[in-house]
Amino acid sequence: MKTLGEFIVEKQHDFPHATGELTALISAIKLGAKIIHRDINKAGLVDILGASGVENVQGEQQMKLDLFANEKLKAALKARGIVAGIASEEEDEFVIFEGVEHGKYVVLMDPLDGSSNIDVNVSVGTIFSIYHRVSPPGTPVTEADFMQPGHKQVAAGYVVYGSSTMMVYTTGVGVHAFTYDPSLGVFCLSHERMTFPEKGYTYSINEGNYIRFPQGVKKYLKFCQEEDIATKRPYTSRYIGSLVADFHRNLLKGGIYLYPSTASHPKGKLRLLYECNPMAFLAEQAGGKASDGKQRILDIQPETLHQRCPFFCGNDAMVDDVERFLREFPDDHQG
Ligand SMILES: O=P(O)(O)OC[C@H]1O[C@](O)(COP(=O)(O)O)[C@@H](O)[C@@H]1O
Ligand SMILES: [Mg+2]
Ligand SMILES: [Mg+2]
Repeated sequence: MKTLGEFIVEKQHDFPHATGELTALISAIKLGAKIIHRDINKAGLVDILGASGVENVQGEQQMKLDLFANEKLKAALKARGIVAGIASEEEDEFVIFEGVEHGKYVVLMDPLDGSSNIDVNVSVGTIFSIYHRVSPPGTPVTEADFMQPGHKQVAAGYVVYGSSTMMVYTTGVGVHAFTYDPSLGVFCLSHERMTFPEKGYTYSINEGNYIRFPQGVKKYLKFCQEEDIATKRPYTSRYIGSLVADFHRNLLKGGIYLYPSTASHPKGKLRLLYECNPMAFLAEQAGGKASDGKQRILDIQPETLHQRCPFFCGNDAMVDDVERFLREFPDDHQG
């Protein structure tokens, strides 16, 4: 089995950015993932379950494991000495890594995705997004370093903590997956150049929010549920409540993940910078598509660190269908 490190070195000439620094960056995420994996697997025994009693800047209850994962990943990234700063779902503002002003990279992350699943032993994940900084090395990072459109990403990926722990990432030359072997303490190549299956027949959405979905989304869901043998409808509905786990299933088996605007989240729930952009980079690299219903996610110019956007991601034909219904049945109110 080829380890993550061996794979990157072997493909060195392939990757436009996979310098030794990128190897170190991915390895830092790997280190953080190993620690999170270890503690998730004894969560029932150590005090990292449950809510922290603190809300993040977005008014969401921070789970103890959210904060634990955030601290471990921050430490692993800072220790590498090449990341000048990070932005995180769990940090109100971006974080300057003092003493690493020379670092060439910034990392944006969702340290623990799928928080509602933590206490019920259902898959959760870590999402990361890596950029070259735009401010001059040798100075503290600035907000501009984090406000780059998604198509500027150098690398992106996720770790899914499920029946096995897997890291899936791209540097712009395909999507590759590595499965963690705890007995050896290494991530080994398990899927090289992953792509979505030709067609998808699964849709993933929280239908509890149906009443306030945009008309086009409601029409698309009815389309998915109609009987039509030729197009293998009705499709299957699967929703884990963890973006990383739902995305990972769709990547392997085909499908679409939808988080449109809802009553509680008029602009959508998912955050552009550290959820939608990295997953969109992976989706496109795997032959899929990611849209906010109107435009390519990776083309959106960010305006604020924690901004949210509607998110439709998966097989390109399925995302095309949603966009078509949204065009044909525009909402009279702009949520
Ligand atoms: O519970 P809802 O509203 O369906 O939202 C579930 C979605 O929210 C998220 O949990 C948001 O991510 P966080 O858990 O990191 O906040 C996604 O992983 C998941 O797809
Ligand atoms: Mg998340
Ligand atoms: Mg999170």
